[in-house]
Amino acid sequence: MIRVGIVGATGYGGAELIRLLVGHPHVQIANLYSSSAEGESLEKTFPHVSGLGLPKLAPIDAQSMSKDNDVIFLATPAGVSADLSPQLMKLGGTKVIDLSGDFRLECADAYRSWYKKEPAPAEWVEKAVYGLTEWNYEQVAGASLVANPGCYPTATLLALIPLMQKGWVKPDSWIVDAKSGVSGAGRGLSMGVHYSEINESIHAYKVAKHQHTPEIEQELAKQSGIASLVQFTPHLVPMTRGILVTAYGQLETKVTQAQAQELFEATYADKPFVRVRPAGTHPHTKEVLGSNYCDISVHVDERTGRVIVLSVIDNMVKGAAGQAIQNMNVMFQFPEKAGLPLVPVFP
Ligand SMILES: NC(=O)C1=CN([C@@H]2O[C@H](COP(=O)(O)OP(=O)(O)OC[C@H]3O[C@@H](n4cnc5c(N)ncnc54)[C@H](OP(=O)(O)O)[C@@H]3O)[C@@H](O)[C@H]2O)C=CC1
Ligand SMILES: CC(=O)N[C@@H](CCC(=O)OP(=O)(O)O)C(=O)O
Repeated sequence: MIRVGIVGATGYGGAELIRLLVGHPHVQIANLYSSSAEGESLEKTFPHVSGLGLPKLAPIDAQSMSKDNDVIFLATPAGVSADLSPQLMKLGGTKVIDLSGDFRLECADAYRSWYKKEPAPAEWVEKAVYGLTEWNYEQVAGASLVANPGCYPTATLLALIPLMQKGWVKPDSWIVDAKSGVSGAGRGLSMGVHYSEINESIHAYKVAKHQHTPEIEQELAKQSGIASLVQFTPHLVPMTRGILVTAYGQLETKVTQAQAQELFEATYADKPFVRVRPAGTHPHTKEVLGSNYCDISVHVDERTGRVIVLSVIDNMVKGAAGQAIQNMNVMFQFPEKAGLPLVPVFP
């Protein structure tokens, strides 16, 4: 059994980590940390975790954290990990999996410009491994610091990488239309997540300005060797969980539906959490709810010469806590599926 610590346990990502880790056969939730509720029981914030015997919320202190845990998940807002993770790394003794965007972007100026914050020290950004498990398995296995991918990039990259590796799509043609449930915005209250303003309504946000755009472009270029330009537009939809990505690319060469289908099926045949759906089908967010799956279907439109890829995830699981646990499993040589539910909640 390894000892796990969670920072940001009073938030949605932290709560989801607890939900999944309580049933994990190889871990013990040893410590929960809070910057605002130290000494309290988490049940006060989240009655749904009552009776699990969880530790009380402890103060954030790098010295003791590095001694008391084998791995620490940071489910904290951007900027926190940039400061805390280098301290933990220098002290040694624990691995870190960061759910925020602090170690995802390799270019410091890109981080400054998209996140409007000061980046983490370059030496630690260089050492961090981007935890898209399906594509970086070996690097994750040897990592001490993992940058868990953003929710939209997870759904987008799993859909786009196979096609870009083949060079089948014009790299400046990608249009990624994405829709997310409201839990993606975290637990904090703001006008943007006010029930009476988002219910029975849908809207785009951060058009041409979303911080996941450079993350998608960076990782697509690294995996395919081709620099792509991605037009990414996120939308908020009135549901709690789920992301649907609809990605459109202009085909560079003639590709048939059968070839595209075969490509995706072959690429993900041995990946336990990517399910390629049969041709002509349309995955629903509800079909991955509560699970670590990314379900994908690929459609070639011979009339327009475009390929359309549909990709769904649960933003809290494959988009955050589930993928973080998948990464932990790989880092500690546990079975990749350990502790991760294999049947979604349906209906
Ligand atoms: N929700 C989602 O679907 C996804 C979220 N993410 C990322 O994961 C991270 C966590 O997101 P989420 O759980 O949704 O956010 P929440 O807002 O729900 O929770 C964040 C938690 O961070 C803690 N926190 C806030 N400020 C500080 C601070 N200065 N120092 C230490 N801890 C702090 C708070 O806990 P306390 O007050 O107890 O310290 C808070 O509960 C974010 O970076 C987010 O962008 C990534 C992918 C998907
Ligand atoms: C619906 C919603 O608001 N979603 C969030 C996803 C945040 C996130 O995952 O943030 P980082 O990956 O940058 O840490 C957003 O669009 O900002």
